[in-house]
Amino acid sequence: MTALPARRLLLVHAHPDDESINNGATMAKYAAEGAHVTLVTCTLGEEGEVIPPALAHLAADRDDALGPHRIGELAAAMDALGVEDHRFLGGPGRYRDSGMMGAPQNDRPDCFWQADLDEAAGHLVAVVREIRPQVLVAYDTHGGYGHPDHIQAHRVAMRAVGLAADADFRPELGEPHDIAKVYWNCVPRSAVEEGFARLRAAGRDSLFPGVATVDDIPGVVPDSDVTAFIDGTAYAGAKAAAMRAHATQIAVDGPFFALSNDLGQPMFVHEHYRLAKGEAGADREDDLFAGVAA
Ligand SMILES: CC(=O)N[C@H]1[C@@H](O[C@@H]2[C@H](O)[C@H](O)[C@@H](O)[C@H](O)[C@H]2O)O[C@H](CO)[C@@H](O)[C@@H]1O
Ligand SMILES: [Zn+2]
Repeated sequence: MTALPARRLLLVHAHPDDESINNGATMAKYAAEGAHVTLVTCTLGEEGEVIPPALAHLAADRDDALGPHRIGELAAAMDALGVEDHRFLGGPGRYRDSGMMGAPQNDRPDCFWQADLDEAAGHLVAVVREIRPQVLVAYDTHGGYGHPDHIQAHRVAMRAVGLAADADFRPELGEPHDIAKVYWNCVPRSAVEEGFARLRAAGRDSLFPGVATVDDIPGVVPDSDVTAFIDGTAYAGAKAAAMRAHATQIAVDGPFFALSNDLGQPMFVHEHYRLAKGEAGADREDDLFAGVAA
């Protein structure tokens, strides 16, 4: 087996599209710099709404073919970001999209929200012990905005961090590995307010009939909570292309976008992180691998 690059980053997301929205610039940056970037997506996004009318037939209550379609969207997004290692937790379709919190789909026995935590974390432990990343990126305890699959992805990721390092847990999955740094996605309030100010100023050109609010943005935190800041300027084009690849979920209009709710919101080129495990650098970090031995 070819030796992996010295720097290895693992990201865990709930649906195809979350990775590009939250971490597209970060993934493109580290892939371009030669780090090994691994994305694990927990569901195929089978319960998503569909933006393009021509693809409406894919929806769960029609052909129920959105999941396989979003596999293709994710592959195109990874091409745009230069990321070659992307996997589905337990294999494609192992855990079904649970729908928004409170939806009847939350009760389907095959959905991610109903998954056994240690069984799901076991699939991720296998990836952690194979790739042996120094850095893991996941959602915060609320999953950013309270979607059940996002909350479950947080729980599975954090459970896997502990189990992967435990020599007594399923030794057949490989040698124990302790991930040095765990970050949670976040957005500082100042960046959200600046982004909406930009969007309002461009309002007449915006494609979108409505505008989102600060409360619609996942993971807004006080600026003082931010540990790491990744300047995505050089990768803004790659991030926008990756978000466009998720055409059933995201409509991109220059530096803005909307989900299927048609509410315009700013595309954040700079991406921010809150350290949940490990030692922070001396001041605000501009490198997720800061202080980690290669
Ligand atoms: C970004 C994200 O997590 N998208 C999820 C989410 O999609 C939202 C959902 O369909 C909601 O009803 C819409 O109003 C909103 O515009 C969508 O972004 O939930 C979907 C179902 O679980 C999921 O497939 C999608 O990836
Ligand atoms: Zn999602």
